[in-house]
Amino acid sequence: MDAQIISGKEISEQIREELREKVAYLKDRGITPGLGVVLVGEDPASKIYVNNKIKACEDLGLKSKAVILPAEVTEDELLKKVDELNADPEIHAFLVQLPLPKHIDENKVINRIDPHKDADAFHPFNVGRMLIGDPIFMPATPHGIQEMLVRSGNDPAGKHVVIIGRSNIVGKPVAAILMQKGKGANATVTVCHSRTSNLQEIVKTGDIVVAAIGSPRFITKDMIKEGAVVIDVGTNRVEDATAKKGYRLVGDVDFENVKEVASAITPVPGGVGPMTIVMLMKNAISAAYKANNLEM
Ligand SMILES: NC(=O)C1=CN([C@@H]2O[C@H](COP(=O)(O)OP(=O)(O)OC[C@H]3O[C@@H](n4cnc5c(N)ncnc54)[C@H](OP(=O)(O)O)[C@@H]3O)[C@@H](O)[C@H]2O)C=CC1
Ligand SMILES: Nc1nc(=O)c2c([nH]1)NC[C@@H]1CN(c3ccc(C(=O)N[C@@H](CCC(=O)O)C(=O)O)cc3)C=[N+]21
Ligand SMILES: [Mg+2]
Repeated sequence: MDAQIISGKEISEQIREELREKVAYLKDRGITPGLGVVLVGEDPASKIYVNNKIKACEDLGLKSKAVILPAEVTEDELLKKVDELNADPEIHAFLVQLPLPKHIDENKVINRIDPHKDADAFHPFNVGRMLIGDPIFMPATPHGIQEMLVRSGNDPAGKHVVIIGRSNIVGKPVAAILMQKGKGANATVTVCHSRTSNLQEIVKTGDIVVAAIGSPRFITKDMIKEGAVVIDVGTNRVEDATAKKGYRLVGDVDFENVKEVASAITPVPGGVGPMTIVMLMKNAISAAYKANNLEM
């Protein structure tokens, strides 16, 4: 039997409707939440994500400010932009799109963001708050994954979650969030990476498998336990002459075959991506509440 398709598109729209009420409450008080997005360089995929974020802001009635800088921008110039956004009263939260060009130290930039305006929750202060289970902001992609699991009826409590990938923006925070003592968590977590021995065997023990590798169709049917829930974070562009744009977006999971053994699976596109965007909106709105001493 084919798996339940967990639609990030539908779940994110449901969350968007909940957020509309939160925005209306602020607007009644004369407050418009503002999100800033800094993009360095011309990476076409990054541009699409940034545009998606700006469209979501427009849809929800948030003010958005895109700061587009050339790839040659110096680290100092970028840090100055961060300082400006930190000081801008109309911008309640912002993010700097990663990756940055090689001549810029990403950690230095992230460290410069005011932790109370840190829409991504990438600042070490927020990483620490998240890890101890007392977050100000939650990182958007991992939080979106948690919401998808819970809202699709696949609560991770007591389940063995196998994560493939240990990046600071996906793998590690997914592990930290799902192992937490608390609602929507309480999972037993294993994290695999490029140095993992017996990766196939470990993945096969997962009740929930989260793929965050960046390698098209890396997770195949033979690696998945019958009835497992599969979350595909990967967004890989692969050439496809038959597609309008000349490429197609594919996940880290071999969707067509894995759906035959999984009990539930997320598609790409329309899975984790839209969840990331809506959780980012949630952080911007929540920052506007906090900046005005309001309870969200
Ligand atoms: N939908 C969304 O909202 C988002 C999607 N993404 C997508 O998710 C994917 C992962 O992103 P990100 O975490 O930033 O990527 P990174 O490249 O930072 O991390 C990839 C991880 O996968 C591991 N890995 C790579 N190759 C293998 C392998 N052959 N076997 C086992 N592990 C391997 C790496 O191991 P090691 O640490 O040893 O190098 C690393 O930990 C990408 O496709 C990205 O585009 C990312 C963010 C948001
Ligand atoms: N500081 C920072 N914060 C991020 O959150 C961040 C980042 N840097 N760098 C890159 C990754 C990637 N990411 C995605 C966001 C939306 C979609 C998304 O909307 N995807 C759509 C399709 C988009 C398309 O058509 O290409 C979908 O999956 O349905 C995907 C990926 C955020 N990231
Ligand atoms: Mg760099």
